[in-house]
Amino acid sequence: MTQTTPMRPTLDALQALDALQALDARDPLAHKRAEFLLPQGVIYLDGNSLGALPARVPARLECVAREEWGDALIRSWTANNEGGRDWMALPDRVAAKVARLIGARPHEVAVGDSTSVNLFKALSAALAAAAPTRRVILTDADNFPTDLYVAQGLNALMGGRYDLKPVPVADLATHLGPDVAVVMLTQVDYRTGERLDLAAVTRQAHAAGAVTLWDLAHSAGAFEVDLNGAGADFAVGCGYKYLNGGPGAPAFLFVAERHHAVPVALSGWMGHADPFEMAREYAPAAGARRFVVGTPMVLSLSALDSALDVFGDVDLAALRAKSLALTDAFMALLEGVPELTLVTPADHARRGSQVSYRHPQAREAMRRLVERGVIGDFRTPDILRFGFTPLYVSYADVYHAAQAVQDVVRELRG
Ligand SMILES: Cc1ncc(COP(=O)(O)O)c(C=O)c1O
Ligand SMILES: Nc1ccccc1C(=O)C[C@H](N)C(=O)O
Repeated sequence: MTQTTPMRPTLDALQALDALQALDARDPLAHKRAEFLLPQGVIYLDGNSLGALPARVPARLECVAREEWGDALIRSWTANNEGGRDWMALPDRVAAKVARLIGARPHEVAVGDSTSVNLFKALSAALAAAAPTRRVILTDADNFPTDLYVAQGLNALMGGRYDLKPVPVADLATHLGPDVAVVMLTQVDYRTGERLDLAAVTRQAHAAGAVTLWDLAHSAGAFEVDLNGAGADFAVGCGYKYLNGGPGAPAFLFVAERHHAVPVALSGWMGHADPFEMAREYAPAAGARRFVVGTPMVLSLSALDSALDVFGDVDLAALRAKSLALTDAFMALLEGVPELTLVTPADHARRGSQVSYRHPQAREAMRRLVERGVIGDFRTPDILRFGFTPLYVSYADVYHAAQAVQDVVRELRG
């Protein structure tokens, strides 16, 4: 690539760096960065796609592989045998840790499978919970593709019984008629970073008689979510983004207690009340455990279990405050760059934990940024996306990342 000399920082920029370093000095979450293994020379603004590696995880994986699997072998499934690690209950233990972050009770959360598979489970349950006369699944036309594809596939399996209606999210209210069975939305848009008011939209949907299904992929671990406070019905989310559970980490499913009696579409033996009874008929386990389908993925569940311990002493209000301060600072530093069009709302209430810009050469700009060690994402058609994980991104990182963006934009201008 062509190396260009970075512009010398102006006095304003130096003052900005001073101010940001002062924020680092009194950041109540600053100590959390040492709990992650990040490579030297990298500013990682992609925790909304793959969270960084928590320092405690490799040792846990080593222990699970060598001791729990290697030495204890099949005895690890149970709690009672000598050396038993109770792998059977591992999904429940992880569910309890996720529950705290999303405003759920432990028995309302099931952990396992991918987000996409959980969308299938949750949507089939939500449709079963909705009034049978209602035939519309209302969703955001710009929803993440897998959400749309799963709904298309499930509807086809159900003989096309439903009308899958993707609408611009801004027009949602006008489509909330008496025919809507389920409102299926992602709280934070993966492209723009726009955050929906989960409580207000849930209220609107309920007022119209619909059931809600929230995708919390870009919410869980990024800021506090209060599903029960909002009266939400169903939700899913990723384990590998802000929860830092590692590539392909198990996802989670939330089912409000009042819906626990809905039929389980993927009724596997690990969601049975007593799997080792080996009964011929399915009888659901208590609570959301019935949505665990097959054998728990012990290696990846163990990584997620350990990663979630990073949140043990984290005040979620402080997490949100830092996320907003980081994204505010980044936006301020890039204000007025002519080629960059901000697509993330400036309004705090409407912002997730990422900042996105349109740029006419976004793909090439991101390639150059990654080459310089500033890792973000390109998203079609022309989006530069930067995720800010308050647990390991510093204010000084924001400064250096914004400088790199300015340099790259300038290079492409020339
Ligand atoms: C909103 C949203 N839902 C779901 C997913 C992913 O689903 P899965 O984990 O099944 O690949 C992503 C990201 O990949 C996402 O951004
Ligand atoms: N699971 C992945 C596997 C490979 C590459 C990216 C992902 C993502 O998670 C993308 C993310 N959902 C996004 O909002 O763009």
